[in-house]
Amino acid sequence: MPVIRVALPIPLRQHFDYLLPDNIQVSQGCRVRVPFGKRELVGVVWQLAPDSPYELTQLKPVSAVLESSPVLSERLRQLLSFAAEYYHHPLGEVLTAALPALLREGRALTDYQLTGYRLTASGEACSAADFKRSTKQLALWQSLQQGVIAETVLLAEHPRSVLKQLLDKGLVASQVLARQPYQYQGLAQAALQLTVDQALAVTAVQQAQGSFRPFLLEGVTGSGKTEVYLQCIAPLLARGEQVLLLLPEIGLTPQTLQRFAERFKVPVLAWHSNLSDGERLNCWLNAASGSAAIIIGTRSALFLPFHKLSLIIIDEEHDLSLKQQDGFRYHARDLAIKRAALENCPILLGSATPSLESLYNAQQGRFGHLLLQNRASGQALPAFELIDLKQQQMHYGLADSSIQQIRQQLGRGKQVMLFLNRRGFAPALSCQECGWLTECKRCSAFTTYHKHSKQLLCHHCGASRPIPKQCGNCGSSRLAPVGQGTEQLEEHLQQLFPATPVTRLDRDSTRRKGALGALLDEINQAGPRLILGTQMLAKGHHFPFVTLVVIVDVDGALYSADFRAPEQLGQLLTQVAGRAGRGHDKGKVLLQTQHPEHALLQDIIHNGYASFARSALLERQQTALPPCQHLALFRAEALQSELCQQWLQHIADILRSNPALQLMGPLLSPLERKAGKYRWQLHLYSRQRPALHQALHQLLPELGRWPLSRKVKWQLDVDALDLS
Ligand SMILES: Nc1ncnc2c1ncn2[C@@H]1O[C@H](COP(=O)(O)OP(=O)(O)OP(=O)(O)O)[C@@H](O)[C@H]1O
Ligand SMILES: [Zn+2]
Repeated sequence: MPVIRVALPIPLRQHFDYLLPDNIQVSQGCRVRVPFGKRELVGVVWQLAPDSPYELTQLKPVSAVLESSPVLSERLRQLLSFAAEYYHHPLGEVLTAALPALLREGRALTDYQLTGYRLTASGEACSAADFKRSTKQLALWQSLQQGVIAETVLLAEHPRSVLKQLLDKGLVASQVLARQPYQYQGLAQAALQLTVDQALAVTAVQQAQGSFRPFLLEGVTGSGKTEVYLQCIAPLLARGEQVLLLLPEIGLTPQTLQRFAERFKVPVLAWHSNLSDGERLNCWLNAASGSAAIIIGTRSALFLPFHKLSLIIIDEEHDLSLKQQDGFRYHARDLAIKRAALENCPILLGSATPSLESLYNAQQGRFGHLLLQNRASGQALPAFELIDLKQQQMHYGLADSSIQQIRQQLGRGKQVMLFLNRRGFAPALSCQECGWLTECKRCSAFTTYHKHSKQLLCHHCGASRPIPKQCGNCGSSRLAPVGQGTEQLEEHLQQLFPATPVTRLDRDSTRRKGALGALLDEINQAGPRLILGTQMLAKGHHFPFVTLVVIVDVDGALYSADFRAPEQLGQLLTQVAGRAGRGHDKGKVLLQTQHPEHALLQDIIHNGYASFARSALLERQQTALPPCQHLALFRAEALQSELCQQWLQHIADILRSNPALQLMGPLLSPLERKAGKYRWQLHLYSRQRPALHQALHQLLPELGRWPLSRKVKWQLDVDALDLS
């Protein structure tokens, strides 16, 4: 019996080989059911006749082969193998990220065929007079006169009960419909006349069609990057090709989907974590069959199968949410670049505030660099004004002069946006007598006071508890909120401007399904309005009526120890500011701070992000930090702090002699304790990526054998972004 190697969706770093009974045929990429301990698992055939380290007598036979043509194409298998190797992560978990749950469970693809309905011979023999007593049946019968109609289309217009009546009468029958590649039917809406910069960008991407080429599209806020995407896509659709657009956040998918669906008469599908398993598999099948033209999705959309993928676009490529922050910690941008290389197609990374990684790649000539330096509307970028809080009377966290300018804009019928990156009512409750603060019992952090939901909530571990009546230290009942969160600012704005509607946009106000859409609809109506929220506001939104943006408080971020903090703050300020003045009126940004002289603020305000980022990159070069060096990070967590330290020290002792690596640590993480566990890190830096990867490759099998490795929860994070 021949041997096959199977990738199983389990977190183990080893090969699983099985025997293939002689009478069964299978090809790579097909699913098989195999015995595993006392259970059965569904896996994917990864290799035929591997060089197996096991004796044949040790191997068990596969129980069943689930299909004859692969669910994972060779290219996708190459991508997943690459990802597992690059991130030093078990292939099984990579597979879990890439395969829809229903396929992992072993459901048959034939269960998810499309159903259509048609008239039977007796249905065709009917006449309108036969439906005298039911106008609904008549309507359905009339629709079906055109021929077969897909179930989803039919049920959008007719009740299921009526369909059932006609089925029962034998006038209608169901049939299986093949998923067909989509038919392009031209533009639904005319394209805009491109600016010169936009036209240059579109031409560059079009000229790269049919070959792998990454581009960085660095376009200031409101420069019309979306129009560039749309016009790069148009000629591909005319040829029946497919496009993948990756976004950092699920919240951005509905508006983007709408813009794309308004432009093209083709199926545009969304892919994100809020879809049901059935919807996900449907999207997966439509991508694979070519019946979806454009897929707009978050991270894991990059693993979708495509029939004819010919362009990948990543919007807001700088956004940290593109990197998965637990388990298989892949960066969607970086793996998408690999995917584009495998598909031999261009990839376009767009942002007003590119990551230093992408900027570095552009400077090194690895990416084409496309620039949009002006707003498409011709409007100037918003001007900044620093508000020195040391010299101002404050009311509810707002300076006098901010309040005045807000009032002025509201008086002109405009919208004002206030940015405060702290949800909840207040970051903590404090005792007025002894200064005690409410802390999370399991994290080294304060608990946020949420007034609406009447609880103290830890934003790190999610633990919640009721609001205490007394101080935990002295027993006093005089507890008061310290600091300000969005809930509180909302209350204060309602007091300051009682006649103006306030829309609050943060994780709490958008939790309910459909809530975000409803709030965005409010904002998109003209008329005076105060819009307030967290970084959710900063991401990619186009709010045409906002003329003034107030950045309420960023001082906490000015003095962070994380070497990426200045880059992230520069991006955030520029993105938030970029929501102002996108319509006809010029925009302005008020930046409230205790530190108006701070070099970063001065640089961003006077020179803009592009200049700031270039000097920040130079600094990274001089200090030998990423992206000019490569970083891999080991994290360890345990109830006992010493165990983490010992475990990481063990690694450090082994790697210290490697001349290609520089180590930092072991050190306690900035958030020292989370959910009851102590947290430590060890940073590995290297100028040579191959040397770093080789060291990790040698170390990992050994590490699995240490007894201590079972006592700590550890992770390896390649190209780590989150150092908290
Ligand atoms: N060539 C053009 N002529 C006129 N208007 C345009 C043109 N291109 C884009 N616009 C308009 O400019 C506005 C801003 O465009 P868009 O939202 O694509 O900006 P963006 O570059 O994605 O900005 P951000 O990075 O801030 O999200 C939109 O209303 C868009 O319709
Ligand atoms: Zn906590």
